[in-house]
Amino acid sequence: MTTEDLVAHIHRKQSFLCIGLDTDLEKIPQHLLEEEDPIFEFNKGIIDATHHLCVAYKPNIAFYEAHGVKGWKALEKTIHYLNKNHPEIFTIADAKRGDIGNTSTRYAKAFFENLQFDSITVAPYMGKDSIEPFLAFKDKHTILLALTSNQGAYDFQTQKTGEEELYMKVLRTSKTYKNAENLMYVVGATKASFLTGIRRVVPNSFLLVPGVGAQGGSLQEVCKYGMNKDVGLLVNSSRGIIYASHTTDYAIAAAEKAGLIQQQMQEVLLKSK
Ligand SMILES: O=C(O)c1cc(=O)[nH]c(=O)n1[C@@H]1O[C@H](COP(=O)(O)O)[C@@H](O)[C@H]1O
Repeated sequence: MTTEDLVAHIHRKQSFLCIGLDTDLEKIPQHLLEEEDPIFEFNKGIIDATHHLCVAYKPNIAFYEAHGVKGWKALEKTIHYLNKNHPEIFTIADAKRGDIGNTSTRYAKAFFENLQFDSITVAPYMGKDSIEPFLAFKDKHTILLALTSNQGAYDFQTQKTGEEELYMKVLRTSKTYKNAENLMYVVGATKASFLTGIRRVVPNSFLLVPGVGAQGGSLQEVCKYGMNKDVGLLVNSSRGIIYASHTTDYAIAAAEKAGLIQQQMQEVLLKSK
């Protein structure tokens, strides 16, 4: 998917919501456990009820890999279901990959070619030759971890390396990579006050912003400091939406939660006109 298609979709739906499919067998409604593929059935229910309110879905791969072959099959069915029924929706494989170039190419093929995701999250720690293999894929997007939402972000990411913090160095250096136009960045919603500085370095890039909802980040602050002329934000909530109810009405409850966030996003978009 091109960035232009994503921006047009955001304006059409008046939403820049990404719903995280962090599907946990210990949290999904009991009645689904009787199905042959409970993870897929849960995801299908969420997608059917919420697709008109969001522009992206982000399955976190850990929740699928944890179940071995069964989990991987559920992931495959989920991405096929999305691509077949909602091809306009941006899909993110939250895999946090990155390795020596030869290996990164295989990761890229696994998620971009085999599974046909539009994007993947990648850890920047191994540098240029671990990231450029992902960037080589046309109309696919590599979402680099810049400043993450968790407490451990302060261990390394905000430490100074020379003149600037490590996360700033990640942003600035990655802009020089081949096919850098295919980069997006992760910035946690819990770090919204850093967004002004981040926007100085990457004014035009899309930011994936997880951490509203269960982690307590503020949508209003993220929009205030992080929005750019193309909106430039994909704000993710996982548990806050998909586990709004633990019974048979889980999909309706998820749609209600997603609807509330979409309304807030619409208000922000109208005000920014
Ligand atoms: O890359 C991510 O998506 C990510 C980066 C980050 O800094 N913080 C973060 O929470 N995430 C992911 O975003 C999702 C957040 O889930 P909730 O806290 O339930 O909304 C999880 O899948 C996390 O792995």
